[in-house]
Amino acid sequence: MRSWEFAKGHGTLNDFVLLRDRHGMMDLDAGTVRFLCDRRAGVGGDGLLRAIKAEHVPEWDGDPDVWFMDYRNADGSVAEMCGNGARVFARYLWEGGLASTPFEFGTRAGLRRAERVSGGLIRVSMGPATVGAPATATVAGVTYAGTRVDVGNQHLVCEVDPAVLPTLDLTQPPTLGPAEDFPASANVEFFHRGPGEALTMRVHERGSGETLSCGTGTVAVAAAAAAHDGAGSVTVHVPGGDLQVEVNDGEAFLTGGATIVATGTVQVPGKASYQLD
Ligand SMILES: N[C@@H](CCC[C@H](N)C(=O)O)C(=O)O
Repeated sequence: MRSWEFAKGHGTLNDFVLLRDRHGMMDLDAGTVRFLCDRRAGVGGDGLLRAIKAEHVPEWDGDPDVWFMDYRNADGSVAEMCGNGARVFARYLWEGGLASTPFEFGTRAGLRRAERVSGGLIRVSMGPATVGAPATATVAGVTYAGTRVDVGNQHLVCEVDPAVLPTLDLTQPPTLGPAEDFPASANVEFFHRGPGEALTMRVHERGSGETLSCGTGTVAVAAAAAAHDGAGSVTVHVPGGDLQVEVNDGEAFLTGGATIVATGTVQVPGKASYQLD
């Protein structure tokens, strides 16, 4: 018997496998993450969220009593932050009676806060969104001008013509330039302004490929737009739904839905049984 208990959830169709590992007992290597996120052989997800108490996370130097969101991409790589994942993580802890609202939790990008707001939505503090240097992304031989944005994880945001956005082939990672500015690659967002006051975005996520939504990506796009338009609140349309982003001096906030769709057990090759604790 090698069964692990898991949950499956999504935020605007950015989907995740969730594991609870209060005491940091899981042997969660990159191969196991790839297996669990595999849509045919495993459970399936764009990424994985492990809920672990921060005292068991060696790189965490904050409050040891908070829950820590240990995020992994579907290819097994570790990332600093996940905006959609943060809402799904909050929903998971709330449904398990493991957190109240609001509550603070650790991420590799720092301490974040999640709260229930009206309409069944969840609002998460995203830390600063820092707009950086110009850069480029090349897709199918066409190079697009963009701007780097740091949301705890790395993004390159390119504004494109509305007619171009649906035609982009994001089945392969865009080529980033200058290459030396992206030693750990980046998530790449393409967006246009509209409809109305909203923004519309597609994304190629580092470590996951094209996804139907990226929360940190919507914050990066809103921050890049705000650098021209001024700070404020904006709706960002993604293929998986709509998210609301507030960009203020020094702090961004992301609001949207999150759903836990399933719980179960999965047979993990080569691993001992693990039960939620
Ligand atoms: N889907 C996430 C971002 C996940 C991490 C990203 N792929 C990275 O490698 O930085 C989100 O909703 O923000």
